[in-house]
Amino acid sequence: MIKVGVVGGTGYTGVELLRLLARHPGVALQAITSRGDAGTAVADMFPSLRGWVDLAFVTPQDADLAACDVVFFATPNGIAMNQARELVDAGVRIVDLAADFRIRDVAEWQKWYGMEHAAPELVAEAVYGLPELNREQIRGARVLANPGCYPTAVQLGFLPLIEAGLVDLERLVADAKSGVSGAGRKAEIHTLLAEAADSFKAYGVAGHRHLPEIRQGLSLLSGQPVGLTFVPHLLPMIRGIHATLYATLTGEADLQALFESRYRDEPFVDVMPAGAHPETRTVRASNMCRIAVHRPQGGDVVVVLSVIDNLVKGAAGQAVQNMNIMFGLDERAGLDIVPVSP
Ligand SMILES: NC(=O)C1=CN([C@@H]2O[C@H](COP(=O)(O)OP(=O)(O)OC[C@H]3O[C@@H](n4cnc5c(N)ncnc54)[C@H](OP(=O)(O)O)[C@@H]3O)[C@@H](O)[C@H]2O)C=CC1
Ligand SMILES: CC(=O)N[C@@H](CCC(=O)OP(=O)(O)O)C(=O)O
Repeated sequence: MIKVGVVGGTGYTGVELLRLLARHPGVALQAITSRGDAGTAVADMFPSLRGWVDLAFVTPQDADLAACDVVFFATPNGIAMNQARELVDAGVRIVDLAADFRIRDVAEWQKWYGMEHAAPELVAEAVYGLPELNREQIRGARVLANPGCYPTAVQLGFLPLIEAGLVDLERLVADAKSGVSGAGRKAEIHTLLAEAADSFKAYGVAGHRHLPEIRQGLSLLSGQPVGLTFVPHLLPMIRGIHATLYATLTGEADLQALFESRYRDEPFVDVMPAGAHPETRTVRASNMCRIAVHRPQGGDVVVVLSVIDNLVKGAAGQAVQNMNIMFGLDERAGLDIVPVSP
């Protein structure tokens, strides 16, 4: 059994990790941290886990993380980077759900995240954990940078088009919408029911911190800088991301066949039939990304629709998928979930 620690077990991605890991056949939960709720039984805080998780939260200081095989950081940005060196030196592998190791250019990361990086040398060795792109490198990763939620939906949607060299790389557009759980469980005014419900708005148009992450991924893929407009929106729902992606075609291809062949062997990407409109509820609580590709009126603009559950394929599920690859387990282990509908 793989011994697992979770730092930040009281947050939305943390409890989602616990839900997935509790029924994973190859792991044993060893330590789950909370600074403010140490001593509380996990199942008392989250009754959905009664009968599944029988540990209590411990403080990060009291958790014997060095005795784990892998530690997930489901913490805010800037936490994992402070503990990563010590854990890696102790032979523990790290999966960071935050952004500490996602951006290769440390100066760029510091600009977007507004803090100094505590472990730049680990950024250089970290592997970006998008399995559909980096499966081989993920196998050997000691430090795994789990992708952001929007970057997962957007990159999976653009990937086949860019790999095939079929679109104008200077004018990509990603119009993306997220449910409010994307903002985490901490109390904030903009996620109050009375603020977020029955309304709809864009945010971060001038520049969101996922822009450099998506741009980095697509630029590495294409071998040249890409021009991307990324506009996130806050949807009055709890889970889910819907990304509508636009690109101008520069070549001819059977787009449906291209997407189907690119993702044929991917367990967590479903290319829907031509003309389909994927709904976020069809991936709710599952690790699946559903994609549909359109070419409206046969013109030169391709529209890709990509939906994920931000807490699963956009965070905890992808983290478990990465752990499975890192430890040579069945990539689907713990993730064979039928989505909830309606
Ligand atoms: N929500 C989402 O859809 C996604 C989130 N992410 C990223 O995953 C990470 C976690 O997100 P989310 O679960 O939403 O966040 P939450 O705010 O819901 O939870 C944060 C967790 O971190 C713990 N924590 C906070 N500060 C510290 C600290 N200094 N040391 C140790 N633990 C700390 C908190 O526990 P306590 O206070 O009890 O110690 C809490 O359990 C973030 O970096 C986020 O950006 C990535 C993709 C999607
Ligand atoms: C709806 C909402 O607020 N979403 C968050 C993004 C989700 C997230 O937690 O960011 P990471 O994926 O980088 O960790 C935001 O826009 O800041």
